[in-house]
Amino acid sequence: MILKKVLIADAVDKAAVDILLKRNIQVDIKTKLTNRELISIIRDYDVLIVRSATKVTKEVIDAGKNLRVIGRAGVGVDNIDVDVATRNRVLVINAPGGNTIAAAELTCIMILSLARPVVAACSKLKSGVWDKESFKGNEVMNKTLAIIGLGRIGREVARRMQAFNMRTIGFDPFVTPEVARSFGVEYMELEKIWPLADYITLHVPLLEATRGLINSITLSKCKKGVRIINCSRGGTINEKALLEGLNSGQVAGAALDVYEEEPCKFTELLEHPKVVCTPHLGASTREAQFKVAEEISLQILTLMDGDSLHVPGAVNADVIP
Ligand SMILES: O=C(O)[C@H](O)COP(=O)(O)O
Repeated sequence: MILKKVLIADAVDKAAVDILLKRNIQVDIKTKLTNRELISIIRDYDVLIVRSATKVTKEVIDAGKNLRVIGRAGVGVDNIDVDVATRNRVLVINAPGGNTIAAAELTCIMILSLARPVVAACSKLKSGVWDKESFKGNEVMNKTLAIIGLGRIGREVARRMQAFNMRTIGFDPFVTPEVARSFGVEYMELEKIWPLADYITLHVPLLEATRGLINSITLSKCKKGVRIINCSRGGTINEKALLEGLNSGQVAGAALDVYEEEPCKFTELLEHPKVVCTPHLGASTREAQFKVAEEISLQILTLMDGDSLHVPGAVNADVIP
């Protein structure tokens, strides 16, 4: 594949530029473009690299008359219209492994921050109040953690939380009970999971099958006082139902990194005293950003070398010539 001009449209680590420049590829960095601005310039590029902020819509792809590759420096491609890309013979690639550990570690922090109210206690102390009474937490030892989605990230979460002596149960339609057992997870169908879990963490992509997976019905099947963690994709939780659950006491806490709409404007949820929230920081470590930038740019070089069999992040591989 001949690829000469790359547009980086989101905040991608410099490693990507360094790798591409070594092969004399022209790299332009233009972040925070509006959709209209992106549409007006995309025709000049063979490759577009994004994270999750830029929405690569049908209009953008149609305007990209010379576009051959869209690279996602990260995992989720739900900000890219992959169907239209496929129809237009534009290859979509992602960096499937680079931010696994960052996302798994943030999830563990979220679980622990629901068990021990560190965030609330810290803000109170910073506001000048020494309050030792209001922040009694819980131990996670011997509690049950349900992991929905047993892919790369779900497995790393399981291994880490087992070190805290949590019982780990889980479900994934693409994983067998034997495989789940190999990393210490007791495999169960969702209907069995809901009433057992003290904590539920989601590690699924946003698909029609996972949209609103946590909703008023599934929450009503859970133990009273369940805690919900989401560092996967917004939209997998029905936020209105979650808020109702928090208000009724059915849900004892929620730790959210991703939202139905980003940036999230659902202030009632964000400001809820039982909610710990971060602005989609799952992949935001120096190490992860270096790795995804390196992973995506090396795949671009591999495509240039015609070695398409070694492009692990090809999302619509049938487009590869
Ligand atoms: O899908 C991903 O890779 C993560 O959600 C990270 O998204 P980001 O690159 O926009 O931080």
